[in-house]
Amino acid sequence: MEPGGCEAGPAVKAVAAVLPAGGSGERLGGATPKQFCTVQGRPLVSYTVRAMERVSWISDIIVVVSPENIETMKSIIEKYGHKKVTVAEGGITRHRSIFNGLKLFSENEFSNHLLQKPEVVIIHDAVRPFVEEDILLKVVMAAKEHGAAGAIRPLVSTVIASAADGCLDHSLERAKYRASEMPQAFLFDIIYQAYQQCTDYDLDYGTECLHLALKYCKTNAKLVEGTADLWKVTYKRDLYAAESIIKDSLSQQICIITDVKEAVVQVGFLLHECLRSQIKVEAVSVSLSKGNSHLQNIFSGQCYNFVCINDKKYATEEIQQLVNMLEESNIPLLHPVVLISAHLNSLENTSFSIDLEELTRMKKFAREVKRKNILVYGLLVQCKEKRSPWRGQEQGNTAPRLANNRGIGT
Ligand SMILES: Nc1ccn([C@@H]2O[C@H](COP(=O)(O)OP(=O)(O)OP(=O)(O)O)[C@@H](O)[C@H]2O)c(=O)n1
Ligand SMILES: O=P(O)(O)OC[C@@H](O)[C@@H](O)[C@@H](O)CO
Repeated sequence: MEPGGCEAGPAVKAVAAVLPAGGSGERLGGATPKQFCTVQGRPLVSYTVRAMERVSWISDIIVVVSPENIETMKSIIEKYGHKKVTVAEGGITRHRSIFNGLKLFSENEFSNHLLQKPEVVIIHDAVRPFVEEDILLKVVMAAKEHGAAGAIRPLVSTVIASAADGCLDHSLERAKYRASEMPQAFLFDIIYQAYQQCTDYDLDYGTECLHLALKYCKTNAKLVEGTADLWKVTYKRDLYAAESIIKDSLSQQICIITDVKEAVVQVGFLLHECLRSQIKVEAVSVSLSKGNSHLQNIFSGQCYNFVCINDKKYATEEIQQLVNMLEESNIPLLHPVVLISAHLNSLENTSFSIDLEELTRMKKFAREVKRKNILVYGLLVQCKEKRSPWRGQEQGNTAPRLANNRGIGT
């Protein structure tokens, strides 16, 4: 799908992203460059790549890393199953790295169009992992119209200039200025020409791509208000902040595993209400997991909470299968994995006593697996509807209410 290919805004033929990741992370300290520091067991750069590859209309992602980290980056791509990613060799400065990334799209005696040249190219620091499709679409559409665009944020501190003697010379009126953040986007030809023309001084000391577009292509970038989480991981504290945001996000991901298809929407509603009261999850994002992709969710650190929904009599089979898969996979469980078996009962097909036996069995099973950092809960959803509770809203049915849910945990 092309961005803006829907009703809003102009469509853009092809969009690619260049993620500069070739720095040494001096300000963060430590031997490992910050883009390769792990957060919840996963390299920071992998979160940014994932944020980009989730956007369907970004066709190619170029990650630019220093020569000594090329193999590391390739193994990260393989381990986390990243798609659409090409690794480029970085330069001694950020601008030189970005320029090297752009060269992969330009025809020359070596590459002769290795990759399709995009109409618009996004440039986004690999150490800014919290980037959403919304801001990416905004800067791409603005770049299509203006030639260049970049995310901005209000200044937190006032900007001052010091005199030669180290004393205050003057300060800027903070309200008139903004911090330049990422993502930025450019018509490819504009930013590529700017890099081709810029001086070594620009390449070695510049920090602003928007400035190059203005200076060499007379292009005034459109400035787009960005969200607070576009910040760049620069210091150690930023890594700790990233870790807590990622943990928080993981705790809110719920993967529903069910073959009771038409149930998902309604059960998602039910569980959202139920879970909010039971485990205080503010925003629940529900995704449907098919086949063995549950493991991939855990392995790629995308989800650690699973709800197995079924309306069969014996609920534990599915949970036991998932636990067995986890045990056989030897995946290091960095978080507790929460498995909720939601057992749906309409009044006709079974008496409450059978379910209690089932839940007692579940409880015993739950105690056994808790030692492996796997928390198993049983949820009994007694549906009051006489008819199949799974007919959609369009037939005038409201989602079946939780008549009597028993969250029986470990
Ligand atoms: N030669 C360089 C320098 C920086 N970057 C990338 O540009 C982004 C933003 O730069 P910065 O935060 O300055 O990263 P570092 O240069 O690594 O940090 P420091 O200045 O603390 O060394 C980072 O993703 C970094 O990896 C790059 O691709 N090539
Ligand atoms: O200056 P640094 O090398 O720390 O990081 C690059 C930042 O300057 C840059 O990402 C934004 O200011 C937007 O241009």
